Amino acid sequence: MATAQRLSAAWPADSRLIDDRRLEIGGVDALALAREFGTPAYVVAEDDLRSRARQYLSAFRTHAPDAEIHFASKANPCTAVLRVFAEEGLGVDVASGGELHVALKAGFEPAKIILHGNAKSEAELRTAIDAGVGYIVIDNFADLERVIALAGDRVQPVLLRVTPDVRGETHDKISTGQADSKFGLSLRDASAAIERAAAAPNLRLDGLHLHIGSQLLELGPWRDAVEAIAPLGDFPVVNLGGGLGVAYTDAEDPPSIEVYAAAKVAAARELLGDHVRIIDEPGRSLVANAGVTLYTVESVKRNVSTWVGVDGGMSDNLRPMLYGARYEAEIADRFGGTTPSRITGKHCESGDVIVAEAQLDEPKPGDVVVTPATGAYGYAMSNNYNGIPRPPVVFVKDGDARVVVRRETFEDLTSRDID
Ligand SMILES: Cc1ncc(COP(=O)(O)O)c(C=O)c1O
Ligand SMILES: N[C@@H](CCCC[NH3+])C(=O)O
Repeated sequence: MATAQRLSAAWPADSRLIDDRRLEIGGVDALALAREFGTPAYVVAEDDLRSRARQYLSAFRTHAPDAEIHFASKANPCTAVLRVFAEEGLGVDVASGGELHVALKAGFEPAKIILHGNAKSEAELRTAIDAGVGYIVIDNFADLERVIALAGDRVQPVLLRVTPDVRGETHDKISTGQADSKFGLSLRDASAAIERAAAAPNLRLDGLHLHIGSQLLELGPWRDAVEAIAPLGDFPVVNLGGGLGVAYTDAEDPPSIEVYAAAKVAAARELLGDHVRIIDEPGRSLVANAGVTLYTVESVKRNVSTWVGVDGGMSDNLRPMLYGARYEAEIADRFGGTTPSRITGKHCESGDVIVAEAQLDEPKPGDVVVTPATGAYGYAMSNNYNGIPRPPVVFVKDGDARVVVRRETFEDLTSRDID
C-alpha cells in the first residue's frame, strides 16, 4: 500500500509524498499534471489559498475583531486567485489601473479595494474614484493635490503613506521603509500632508499607512515603524502593510501568521491605542507556498557543474535573477536525490539559473522537475523573453485539476502587432 509523507514548509500544505518519492498536490499526482497540462506550468493548491486567508483573518481578529486583511494582488494577480480571496472575505490592494481592473473583474466590492502607487496617473485615480474604491493611499504631495482635484464633489476616503525611516532586513530592492525610499511621505513632510488632507473638504483622512518591505523574517522592525509614525496624530485607522516572509528553502524560518499578527496588533494597540482599526496587506505569505512550478528537463550536461536545462526559466520566475533568490527543486516522481545539479532555464543569459544548488536523482531529459514556493511574484512577473509563451495556471483541489489561466500561444506573441 502507498505510504504518504508530508513535506517541508516550502511546499503546499495540501501536498504530500507518496511512497516517499512521488509528489501529489491537492490530491493530484504532479507527474500526471505535467502530462495533462504540459510544462512549464504553475500549479496552485486552492485549499491552501483558502486556509491561509482564514488563518490571517482569525489570527488578526483574535486580537482585533474589526481588523481587515487585504490581499496585495501584485503577489499573484490572477483573477481566479483574487476570486478565492474575495470569497474568503478579504479585501484587496491594487497598485495600478490594471490591478484595479482585475480586482473588479474578480468580484471585489469597490469598497474593499485599496489603491496604491508612487506614480499614479490621473486616469488611474479617476477610475478608482469613479469606481468608489474604499481607500486611495496618498503617496506624495502631487498625488494629494491630484486626488483633491479629481474627487470634485465626492468625499474620497484616503490614507497617507508615511516612510517611517525603519529598515527591515531584506533584499535592498524590496526594502521600502528606509528614509531614502521612493515610496511615501517622509516623517518630516507627513505633518504638512496631514494638515492639507484634513483641511480638504472632499477628502476623508482616516489614517496612516506604512509598508517597510517584503520577505521580512523578523518582527522588531514593524514595531519600530509603528513607533515612528505614532507621534503624527490620533487616527481611527492604520494600515500596517504586509511583508511577512516565507520559507523558500530550509534556510528561512519565518514567524507564523499567528505570531506575526499578534506582534503587529500588540504594537498598534500599545502605540496607537485600542480604538484603531487595523488593516494588514499580506501578499507573498498568502500565495507563495500554495504554488509550485513544473518543468520538463530538456538537456543534462556536465562540465564543472551538472547543468540541468529545463523548458522555462527567467520568463516564469524572475526572482533568482532579480534578488539572487534561492529555491529548492526535486524530480516530481523521484524525490530525495543526491546529484548536485544546477537547474538552468532556456533563456539566452548565463544568469538564467532557477535553482543553483539542487540535489536531484540522476536527472535526465524528459524528467519533470518541480520547484516549490513559486506562488508569489512568479506569475506576477512572468514575461515573454526569448519568445517564450507564459505558462498556464492550474488549480488543484480534492483530486481534481482545472486550468484557470490558459498557456499563451505563439499567436499571442504577435497578437498586438499592427500590420
Ligand atoms: C503597499 C504594499 N502593501 C503590501 C505589499 C505586500 O507585501 P508582501 O508581498 O511582502 O506581503 C507590498 C509589497 O511589498 C506593498 O508594496
Ligand atoms: N517582486 C518582489 C516583491 C515586491 C514587493 C512589492 N512591494 C519579490 O518577488 O520578492
